[in-house]
Amino acid sequence: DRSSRGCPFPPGPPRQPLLGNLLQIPRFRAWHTFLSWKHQYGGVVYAEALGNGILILNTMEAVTDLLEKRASVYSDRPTLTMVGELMGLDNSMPMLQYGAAWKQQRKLAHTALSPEAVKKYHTVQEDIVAMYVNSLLEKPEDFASQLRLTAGRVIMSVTYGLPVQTPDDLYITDAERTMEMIGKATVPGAFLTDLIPQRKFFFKYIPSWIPFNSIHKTGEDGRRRIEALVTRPFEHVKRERAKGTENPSFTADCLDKREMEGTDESDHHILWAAGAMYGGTFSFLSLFCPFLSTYGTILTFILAMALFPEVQVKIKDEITQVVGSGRLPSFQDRDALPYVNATIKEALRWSPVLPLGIARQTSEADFYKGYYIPKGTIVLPNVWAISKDDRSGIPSEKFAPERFLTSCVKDTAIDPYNYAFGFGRRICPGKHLGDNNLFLLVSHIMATVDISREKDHDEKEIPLQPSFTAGLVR
Ligand code: HEM
Repeated sequence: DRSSRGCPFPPGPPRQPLLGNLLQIPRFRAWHTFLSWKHQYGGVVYAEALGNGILILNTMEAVTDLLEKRASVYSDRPTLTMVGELMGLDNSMPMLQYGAAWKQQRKLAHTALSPEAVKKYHTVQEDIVAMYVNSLLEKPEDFASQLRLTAGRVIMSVTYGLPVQTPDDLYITDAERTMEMIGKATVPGAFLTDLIPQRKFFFKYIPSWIPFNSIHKTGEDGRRRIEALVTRPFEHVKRERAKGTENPSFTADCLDKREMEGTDESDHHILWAAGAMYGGTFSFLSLFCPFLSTYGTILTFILAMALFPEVQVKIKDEITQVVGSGRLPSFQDRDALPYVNATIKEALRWSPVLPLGIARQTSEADFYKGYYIPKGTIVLPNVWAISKDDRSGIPSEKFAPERFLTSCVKDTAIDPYNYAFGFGRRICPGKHLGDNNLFLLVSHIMATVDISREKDHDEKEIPLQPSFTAGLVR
């Protein structure tokens, strides 16, 4: 092949004709297979499915070299036929291609979600998390469903300034219903198949009169629901703003900025930039990010506390020493709580919520270390492999915040803030807000309740067998 200048593809498992490695890539928990490929083929692995290249980046070095240093080639997203094109979610930031529309939405998000800007949400976040710990005291058995609602409430208040109490929950349940519908519209677990462009051909061009094919209808229904979903709260902010009664929010900030600078930003951009945070919470591949990643990380933390009681004791000791027991921890205490901060890192590392990050696609052909990477290759940062990090000397299966503390180990583990929130130009714009959520949730939960395994009639602990979801969000 002339365009490859005679360079081979990066190493990878042997391919079958036509199918490539399709049958070797499991539908569920593909990251385990990819990790074993790392041991066999190295940091950069090339596979193929139905003629489409898939590049798996297993090390921090490869991720930095490609996704960060060569951002102009590695910042596109693959197109997802059903949720993207047919349902219209390709208007929303996480799925937009690297180009003018993405840049415009991204700029809005950067300004509105900068470390400085998110400070104005501290109080509302503290109120929402305080409501959560209150619900833990009243109905501990609802810890998971209430946590989901809590993560959703933060997003709703920040994006639209909707009041914390009840009416916004309606928007959350609405989003969840839509999410469920989209979940059903796509083949469960077959995310890699959905990434493979052949399906685009298959889905998009099957004429809708074929009786067993409801794809077009599902796509159309989805598009209508998603548009209604992101338009309703947006119109609400505009109405409140006209009356002068709006709460601070991402959407209000964007509208203010537009007015002040007299730019010609269309409603469409603002609506979808906000939609990436709210509407964007409910799709299939990339869009799980905003509230499911907070929810997933904290569920992981709760599980770890039940499995590793000795860590829990240390967190509680630190909080008692620094904060006392008369009030809840606040953002002002954060710097004085190194063990709590290390625990948050460990929750992001021990079982990453997005084990394969959010997929990218090459916009041009590239060469790396003498290997050829074709244009249109799907690129998966294997966060799962990167997080298996025992360079501190502590085995990576163990939940041990100590691995991040120079006072405890000689070589600290790689800082998960460098990989859990993504990379380069498409790094999570909600990182600071998300991190604030994690701090408040971890510190407030530890300040108020004890987490332990369930006990049987004889007060004996029932062994805990954790299970994880196997989709893209773990
Ligand atoms: C624990 C919390 C969170 C984690 C672990 C997380 C993780 C991630 C990751 C891994 C990506 C992919 C970046 C890449 O392609 O390299 C991402 C993208 C994104 N996240 Fe988050 N996220 C979190 C919270 C949030 C929050 C709270 C928001 C919104 C306020 C948010 C909004 C987004 C958006 C809009 C994108 C797409 C960016 C783009 O494609 O340009 N995330 N996130």
